Amino acid sequence: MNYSSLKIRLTPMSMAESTLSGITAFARVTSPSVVILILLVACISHLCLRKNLKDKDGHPIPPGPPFRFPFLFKYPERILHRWTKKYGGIYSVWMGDQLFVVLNDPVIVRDLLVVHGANFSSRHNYFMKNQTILEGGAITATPYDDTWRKHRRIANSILAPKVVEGYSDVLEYESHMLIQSLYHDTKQGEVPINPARYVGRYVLNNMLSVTFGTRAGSVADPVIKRALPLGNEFMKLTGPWSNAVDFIKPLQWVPTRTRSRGRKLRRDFLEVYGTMINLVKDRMAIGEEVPDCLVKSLLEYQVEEQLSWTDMCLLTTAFATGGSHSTSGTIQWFLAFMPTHPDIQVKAHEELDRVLGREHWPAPEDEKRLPYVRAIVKEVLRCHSPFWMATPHASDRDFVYRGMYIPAKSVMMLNCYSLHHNEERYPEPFTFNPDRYFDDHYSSTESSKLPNAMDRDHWAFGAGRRICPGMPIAEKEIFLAISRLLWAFQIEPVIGELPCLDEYEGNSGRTPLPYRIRLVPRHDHLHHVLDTKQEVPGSFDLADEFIGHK
Ligand code: HEM
Repeated sequence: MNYSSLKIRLTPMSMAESTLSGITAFARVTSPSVVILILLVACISHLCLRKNLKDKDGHPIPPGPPFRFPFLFKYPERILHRWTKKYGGIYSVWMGDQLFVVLNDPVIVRDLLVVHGANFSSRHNYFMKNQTILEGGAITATPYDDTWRKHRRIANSILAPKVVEGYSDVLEYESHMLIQSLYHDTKQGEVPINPARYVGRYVLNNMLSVTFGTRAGSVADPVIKRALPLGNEFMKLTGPWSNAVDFIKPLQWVPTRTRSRGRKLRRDFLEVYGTMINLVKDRMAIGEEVPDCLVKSLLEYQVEEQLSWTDMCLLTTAFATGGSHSTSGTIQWFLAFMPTHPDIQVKAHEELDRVLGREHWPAPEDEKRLPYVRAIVKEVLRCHSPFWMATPHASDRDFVYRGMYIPAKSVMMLNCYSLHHNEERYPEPFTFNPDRYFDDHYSSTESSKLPNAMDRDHWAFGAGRRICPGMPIAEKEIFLAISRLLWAFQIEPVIGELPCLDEYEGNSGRTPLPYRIRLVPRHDHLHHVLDTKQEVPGSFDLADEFIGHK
C-alpha cells in the first residue's frame, strides 16, 4: 500500500480527539489551574463569539457583529439599525446557535424574499411561538409546505380584496359607533380621553364579524370575554428577538413560569376558540342566518379540505390575534401623532371639505378620492409599523447571494425599521411627513406588487409569499377610522400631556403607551350624521380586556 497517497481528512471527531490529546499533553507540563482557565476561556469564546462559516467554495456568511447574543433588549430595532449603518444592506447575527440574516435594503429584500421566494418562505421553529403555543399551526407558524399552502388559500379566500368589499357594511357601522361614542364621551371636546378602549372595541367588533359573524355589543357572551386577553398574552410571550428561551436550548428543559404560560395559552386558544366555533355551528344547526365569516367557511369546507379540529381552532386564532393589535395599534399611533401636527390636520381637513363637504362623511369607497388621508395612513405605518421585524422567514436550502453564503435554516429578518428609515428612499426619515407619498396613487396591496422595490410605499405588511393576507381588510379598516376621525374632530393635545412617540408596549407587536387627547368637533353637521344610527350598548368592558389596559 502506498501510504504517501493517503490523504488525511480531519473529521470533527478526529479534530476533537487531537485537540483533547493536545490539551492532555499540555496539562502534563502545566499547572491544573492554568488548564482550567484555558478550558474556561475556550468554552466562553465558543459560546460568546461569532462563528464565521464558509461554504465549500469559500463564500463567507454576510458580515456582522463579533459576538453571539442570548436575546436583544427591549427595543431591538435600535440596535439593529446601528448595525445597518455599520454593515449595510445585509448582515448576519448569531443568536445563540441560530444564524439570523438581516435584510435592510429594498432591492435585497426583493431579490431574496420575492424573486427567490421558493427558498426563503419558511418559518424558523421558535421555541415559544412556534413549538409551544402554536405547534406549527395558525398559518404564521407553519413551515413552507402543503399544509401552509392549503391554510393560506383558505385565509386568502376570506380576505381577498373582492371579498373584503362585502364587509363594508360592518366597517361602516363600527366606525360610526367609534366616532359616536367618542363624541358623546368627550362631551363635545370638553373631556380629555384615552382613545385606546374605543379603538380596541372598533377593531374587536370588526374581527368578531369577520371571524365569527357576530359582534361584542350584541353577544356579551362569557366566552368572548375569555377570548379577549389571549391576544395580549400572545404579544407578551412572543417576539423575534426577546426570549432567551428561544436561543438558549437548556432553558427549554427548565420548567419556568414563561414556559407554563406558553403551554396554558395554547390550551386556552384551543378551548376558547373551539367553544366559539361550536357556537357558530349551533347557530347554523338551528337554521339561523349566520353572515359570511371565516368560521362559517371552515365548517362548510371542513370535510372537503380535511381540516382537523386543531387546524380549525388555530386558523381562527390566526385571524383573532394576527389582525387585532396591529390594526388598533396603527389607529392609536395616528391619534398620538396628530396633537403635535396641526399643519397636517389642516391639509387633511382641506381635502375632506373639498372632496366630500361637511354633509357627508367618508365611506369605504372614498379612499381613492382622498389621497392625502391615504398618505397619512401610509406615513403612520412607515413611522410606527406594528411589527418592526415583521415575522421572520427561514431558508430551506443553502444559497449564495452576491458572493455571500446563506446556509439552509437561516432566519431571514425583514428589518422594517431600517427599511423605513432609509434616507435615499425617505429623505428626513425621522420626520412625520405624509407629503412624501404625494405621487403614490396605490393602495398598499397594489404597491406591494410594484416591480421596482424602491417604489413600494412601506414594508409594514411583510414581503414575498408570506406577505400579510389581511392587508386589504386592515387597510380599509384603518382608512375608514382615520378618515372619519379627521372629518369629525380637531385632534388636540391635553396641556402638559403630549403622547409619547418613542416608547411603546409589546414584544411582537407594538402599541403606544397610554395617553390622553382632546377631540373637538369640527362642525355642527357631525351630530346629524351621528344620530342616523343607534349603538347597541354594553361592549366597553370587553374592549378594555381586549387591549389589556384595564
Ligand atoms: C395593520 C395591520 C396589520 C399589519 C401591520 C400586519 C402585518 C403582518 C406581517 C408583517 C406579517 C408577516 C409577513 C411576512 O412573513 O413577510 C403578517 C402575517 C400575517 N397576517 Fe397580518 N398584519 C395586519 C393585519 C392583519 C389582519 C387584519 C389579519 C387577518 C384578518 C392578518 C393575518 C395575518 C396572517 C394569517 C399572517 C400569516 C401569513 C403567513 O405566514 O403566510 N393580519 N401580518
